[in-house]
Amino acid sequence: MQLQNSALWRTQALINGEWLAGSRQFAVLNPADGSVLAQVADLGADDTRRAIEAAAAAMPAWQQLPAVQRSNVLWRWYELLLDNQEDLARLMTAEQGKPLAESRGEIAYGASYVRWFAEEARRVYGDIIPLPQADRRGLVIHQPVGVVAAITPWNFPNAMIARKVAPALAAGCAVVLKPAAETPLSALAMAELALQAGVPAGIFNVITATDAPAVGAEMTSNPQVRKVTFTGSTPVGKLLLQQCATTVKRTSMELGGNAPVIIFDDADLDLAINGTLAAKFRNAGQTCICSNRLLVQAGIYPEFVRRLQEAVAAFRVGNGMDEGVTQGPLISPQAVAKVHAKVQAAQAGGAQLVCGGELSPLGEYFYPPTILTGVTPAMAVWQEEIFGPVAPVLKFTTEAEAIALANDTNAGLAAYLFSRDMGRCWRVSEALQYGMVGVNETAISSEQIPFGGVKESGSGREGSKYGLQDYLETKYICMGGLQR
Ligand SMILES: NC(=O)C1=CN([C@@H]2O[C@H](COP(=O)(O)OP(=O)(O)OC[C@H]3O[C@@H](n4cnc5c(N)ncnc54)[C@H](O)[C@@H]3O)[C@@H](O)[C@H]2O)C=CC1
Ligand SMILES: O=C(O)[C@H](O)CS(=O)(=O)O
Repeated sequence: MQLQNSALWRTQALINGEWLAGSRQFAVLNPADGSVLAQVADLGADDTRRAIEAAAAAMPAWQQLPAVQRSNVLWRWYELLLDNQEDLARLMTAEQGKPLAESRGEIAYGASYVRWFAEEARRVYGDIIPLPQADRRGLVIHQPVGVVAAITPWNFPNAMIARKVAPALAAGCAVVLKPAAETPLSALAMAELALQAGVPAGIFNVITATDAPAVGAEMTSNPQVRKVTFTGSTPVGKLLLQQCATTVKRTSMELGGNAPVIIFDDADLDLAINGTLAAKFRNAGQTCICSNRLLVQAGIYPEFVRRLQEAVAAFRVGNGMDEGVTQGPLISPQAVAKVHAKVQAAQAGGAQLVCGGELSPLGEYFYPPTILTGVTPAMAVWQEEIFGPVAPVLKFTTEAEAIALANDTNAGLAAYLFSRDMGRCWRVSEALQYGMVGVNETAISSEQIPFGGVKESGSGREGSKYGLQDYLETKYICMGGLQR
């Protein structure tokens, strides 16, 4: 693959500042055509253990640095990520499939977390507590939680890593990362730039592996790991939580979603259509905060469906590297099969196909943007996270009905509503059982907001002024003998 900066082409794992070929490799495929992009080191539990030991050995010197020195290294990493934005974007589109414009946007988005935590690194303040006894004072200080194990998904192969590794390093922690086997090249390129930025050997390690359960078992059971941060599906998150219990690790879980978009009769229809399109079809619908369920009030329903179909007809599906392509392939033929099965089951249950819904002539990795109407809450396409370019639409009548339908799920990550009635916006926002709510907007993510869910969408928050807390422990010191 042609890169301007050949140093970013890394196919070996990183342990203690050394690149490791491993005794075997696995193939990384290009989802645009199924071709082999690279052969990448395929490590296991023993390598993971060595990386954890290296992280534990390197961490004391890193955490004892003045915070401004950690901040300076993160600033340099931020600059290098942006300097190499085009190469990083091309690597991402090649291994994940999203259109180049989306990849460029994700690189900037991931870098924004590194910049944010370069700033936050210098603001880990404590407290002085005036105790009831005159001869002592209470102190509160915050210290790094310890060695962090991070496991990330393939759908945002740069940003999901940045929003874990940046706060961990800012707090003074060392990290062992296992990226998704589908998208290791983005992770390894990020690690190369971290080394160039001055991240010391052992502070940022990358375990590339196909045997995720074996690597995860080591991460969750090794007592030297004090924190596991995971972004991925809810079933895997639940397994990791169980595994972490044996050594009582701190955890952050960013899990699956099932986002409703509620469009009321009084909505600004242009805003609602544009917001729904963006939230539904970004990354071919493979995002945890995609609008998974469209709830449209009866009065606006016909016009909304017509306008949505019109907009979807203008999409261009193809290879993400080709300029003008608005939707790339899904991550695998298996993902396409899962999405298509949900569409077929919905139709068998009485849903109507407005557009799409057929296997693509472009090949087994592609699926057309699809709109279903007449969907019922009993259907899998409504109950489960679709993770594909399918928009199931359901007509509702009252506000109370919409809230009940929206909350009828175990997920609780993001929800959206469109209305010009301020009272309704407040009432519905507060009634929705989600960690994040977009009102008249679906582009809600940024490094400055607390990203995360409730219920079975996880725990912890990434980004914002709250994000560093996930990588810090709070220590109380009673300073006595002050009158001796
Ligand atoms: N809440 C959030 O911020 C996000 C949630 N997600 C969710 O992730 C899912 C899609 O991503 P996928 O990569 O398919 O999810 P996944 O859960 O299958 O994989 C995520 C990561 O976990 C690893 N993994 C899988 N099984 C494991 C095990 N037994 N032990 C340790 N690690 C294991 C994978 O190799 C990968 O690195 C969707 O459900 C999506 O909603 C994705 C991105 C963001
Ligand atoms: O994986 C995801 O869906 C991302 O967390 C969504 S976002 O942060 O890129 O909006």
